Amino acid sequence: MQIDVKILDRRLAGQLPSYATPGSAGLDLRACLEAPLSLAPNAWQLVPTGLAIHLADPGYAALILPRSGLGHKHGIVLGNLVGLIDSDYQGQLMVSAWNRSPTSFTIEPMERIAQLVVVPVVQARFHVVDEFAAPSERGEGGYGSTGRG
Ligand SMILES: O=c1ccn([C@H]2C[C@H](O)[C@@H](COP(=O)(O)OP(=O)(O)OP(=O)(O)O)O2)c(=O)[nH]1
Ligand SMILES: [Mg+2]
Repeated sequence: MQIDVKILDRRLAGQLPSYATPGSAGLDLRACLEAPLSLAPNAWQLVPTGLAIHLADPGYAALILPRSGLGHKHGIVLGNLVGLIDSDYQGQLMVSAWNRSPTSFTIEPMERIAQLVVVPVVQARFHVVDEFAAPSERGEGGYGSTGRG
């Protein structure tokens, strides 16, 4: 599919996000910072990506997810855990970078800090009922009802 994109930071002109391999699901987003950003332990900061996208079709959304290496090795994840980009959002994509580690981490300008995944979405309607039409095997069981492990 094709997505309209606005390049808000000229440093991205030659390096739009792209799929790193033919099977990649995520497009890496870069930290469009003027200077290195030091994140103290447990600090978080909104980081601009220099890009705005307009998915336009309500049948799509995009998710901002952590990069696994940064998250696992350095504790750089997202302050909102997952970023959800609505199909009608036209503003700059922002990354809430959260250092959940006990050591400071410095994000360098234009470093790849998170990834964007475009996903299909179903917008549901609610149909109010008193009872569900067919009982299911699970019924109201949840929260470990099937046992642990
Ligand atoms: O990590 C994120 C999360 C959201 N957004 C943008 C796109 C999204 O469409 C918009 C609103 O996000 P969301 O609905 O999650 O936030 P909200 O707190 O409910 O704000 P709003 O009242 O504007 O919907 O903010 C980002 O740029 N980065
Ligand atoms: Mg919202």
